[in-house]
Amino acid sequence: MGHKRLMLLDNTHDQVRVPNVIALVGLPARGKTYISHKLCRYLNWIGIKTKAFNVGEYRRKACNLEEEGEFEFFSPKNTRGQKIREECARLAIEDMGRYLDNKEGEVAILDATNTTRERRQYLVDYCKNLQHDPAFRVFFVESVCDDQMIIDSNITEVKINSPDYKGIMTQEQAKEDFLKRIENYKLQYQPLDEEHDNDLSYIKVINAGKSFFVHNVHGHIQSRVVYFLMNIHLLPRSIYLTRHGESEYNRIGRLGGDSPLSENGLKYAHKLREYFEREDIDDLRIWSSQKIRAAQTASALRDLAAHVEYWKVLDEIDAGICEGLTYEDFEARYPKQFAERDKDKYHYRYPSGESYEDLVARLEPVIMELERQSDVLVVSHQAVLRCILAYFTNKNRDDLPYLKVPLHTVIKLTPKAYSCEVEMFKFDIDAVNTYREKPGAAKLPEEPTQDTRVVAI
Ligand SMILES: O=P(O)(O)OC[C@H]1O[C@@](CO)(OP(=O)(O)O)[C@@H](O)[C@@H]1O
Repeated sequence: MGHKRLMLLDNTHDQVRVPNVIALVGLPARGKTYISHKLCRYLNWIGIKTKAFNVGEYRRKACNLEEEGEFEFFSPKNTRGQKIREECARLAIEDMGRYLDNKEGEVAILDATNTTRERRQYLVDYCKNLQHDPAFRVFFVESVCDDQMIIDSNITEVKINSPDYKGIMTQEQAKEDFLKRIENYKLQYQPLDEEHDNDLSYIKVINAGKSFFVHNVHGHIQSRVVYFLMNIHLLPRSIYLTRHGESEYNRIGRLGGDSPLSENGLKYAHKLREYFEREDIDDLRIWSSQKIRAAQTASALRDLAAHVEYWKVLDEIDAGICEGLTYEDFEARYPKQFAERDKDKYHYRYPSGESYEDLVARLEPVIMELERQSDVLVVSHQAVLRCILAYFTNKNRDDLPYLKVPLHTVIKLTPKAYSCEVEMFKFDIDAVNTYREKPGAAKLPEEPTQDTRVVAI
């Protein structure tokens, strides 16, 4: 009976999952791809399977701009160019429709200019005509920007290095050409407005988040998207992640607990302070877990920071009945549980404790707060920092619980336009290795991304 009830609940849950389309709107160089990448990463991380469809990529596959003559191609008078662009948008929309229709994912992001009402209506009608049950929800995210500084930095940071230009013309020529492209789009641009688009659901993000206009929001996903977009910013900053120094429990291989730092751990706290003295950050915030080992590490830096906060939400994964055991004890006492964890570490929940999946849910407010802030140092633990690192480096659920976050290492994350720069500063202070390889799997690299810079200090 209990089993049946659960099945029923599952089915009901399945049925109410509404596929969502998020369509970007805006002139070129308004950060649409930036928004699309960030949203995609965020939604996947919180467990909502999402894929972005970039119409520019379809267009690049369909034709070579160098041969077409770039400026002519985007002119509204160029019928061939117009036709190719319409065709590419249609293909992307169809792929997106199939993706949602086949339940490959819950959210599809259409990364295109969608600057005309006709194009937006085409998308809305296409979604309606699929007659999917429940119907797709369409949400437009328009990025409006008249701040020339933001537009210029977008053009220099990403556009002139795009495959449209790289190796084809000089940076100056590329910039000039791109500005002409924007002018061409302006000739046809019809921004979303209340008069014409009253029935649509949308948010207008004005000047990279200085202000917003939100209209007709429906459902859980749209409201999460709105909340996320209202918290992100473009200002340059870095996020520093470190585990506490080596603890007494680490030395003897025990999980969890609340032991103080070992002698090596204390040395690390001291060296960490010197590192941050050299970084000389004006308004550094330190967020530490409430575990003794983390608080001891963070307190060595107390007077260097503008704020030090001790957050329970940053405490290590709760290993439930396995708290205080070594991996060997765990395997000997609960062999079935141990094997289950190896089989699916992300979803495995310690009895009376937590799973990595639980941890991601617990850390979502931390991610949101990190998005809002400038420079922050997070002093936490192996499992917690894996979740945070996976968010910034876009890692999937299989890799997340095996990311390498060694002791006595600072991981410096600097968000860039479409990615995140990762630097690992490995301190020359002995520490035990708390990493347990995934049995039978290929060894993961030491670094979270291919272009991680590793520095020994
Ligand atoms: O998920 P696994 O790989 O077991 O790693 C998490 C474990 O790492 C440990 C060390 O073994 O973290 P930490 O020392 O950073 O507090 C344990 O407390 C925790 O249970």
